[in-house]
Amino acid sequence: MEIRLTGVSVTFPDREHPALDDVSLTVEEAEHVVLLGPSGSGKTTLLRCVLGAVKPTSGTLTVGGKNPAKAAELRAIRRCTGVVRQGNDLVHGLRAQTNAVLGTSPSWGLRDWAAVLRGRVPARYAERVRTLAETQGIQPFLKSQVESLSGGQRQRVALVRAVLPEPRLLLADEPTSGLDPVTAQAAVHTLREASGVTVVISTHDLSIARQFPRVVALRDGRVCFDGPELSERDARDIYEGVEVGT
Ligand SMILES: Nc1ncnc2c1ncn2[C@@H]1O[C@H](COP(=O)(O)OP(=O)(O)OP(=O)(O)O)[C@@H](O)[C@H]1O
Repeated sequence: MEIRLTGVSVTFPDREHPALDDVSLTVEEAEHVVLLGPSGSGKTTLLRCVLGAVKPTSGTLTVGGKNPAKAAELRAIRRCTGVVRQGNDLVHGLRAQTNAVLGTSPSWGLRDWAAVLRGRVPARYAERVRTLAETQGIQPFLKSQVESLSGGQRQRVALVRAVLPEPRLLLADEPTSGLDPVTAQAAVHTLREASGVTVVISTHDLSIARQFPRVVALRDGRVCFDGPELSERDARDIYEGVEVGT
């Protein structure tokens, strides 16, 4: 799904400076983009705008041609979108594998509900859950209650939940935070494997950013870099506040 922002600004109440400041950006259908930038630069705000959780103060934003600020259009966007949130939002009291299949619930029939209510994975998702869980290294924990998992293990369950329904758009806010280098790499692999899917992730990890074909960097709510290759100098400029490319 294409994401198109035109002159988008967001100023939160009681804030002097905008969180997003006149951002114009197009992410093409099936493009994989990483958002980079210092803490507080506006990455999460941008992702939340795409999800309709924050409304632009000015400017226009469309996702697959739909306006996420309108409830009916937002529902259509959310139906095709997988999300991995910072800190994630798994349902406590349920097994990891039950959480992993929750994103597919709109298409459940009676048999699927019956399986889920018994804590099992519906048969038609079993193979893919197993494959994804193996890639993410969470196979041994699938039957555990999510609250007994570590932060990194929960993060990986959230990633499986996001990709399992085969969404057209995948948004991930720091999906590798809290993961060790090997599991972080597995998470990136799963996201990069989503061919034909529009993928936008935010990260602070330059080695992860460099694995994506396009890097968009924000600083003080503005786009300060947009390109395919991030040099050491560009990275330093983004984080040290120097004008990129000067
Ligand atoms: N709900 C809110 N109310 C007021 N200010 C907010 C709100 N959400 C974000 N902000 C402010 O907007 C700015 C951008 O925040 P945002 O979370 O988008 O940054 P970020 O780049 O994702 O940071 P990080 O890398 O630390 O997650 C910050 O100054 C933040 O304090």
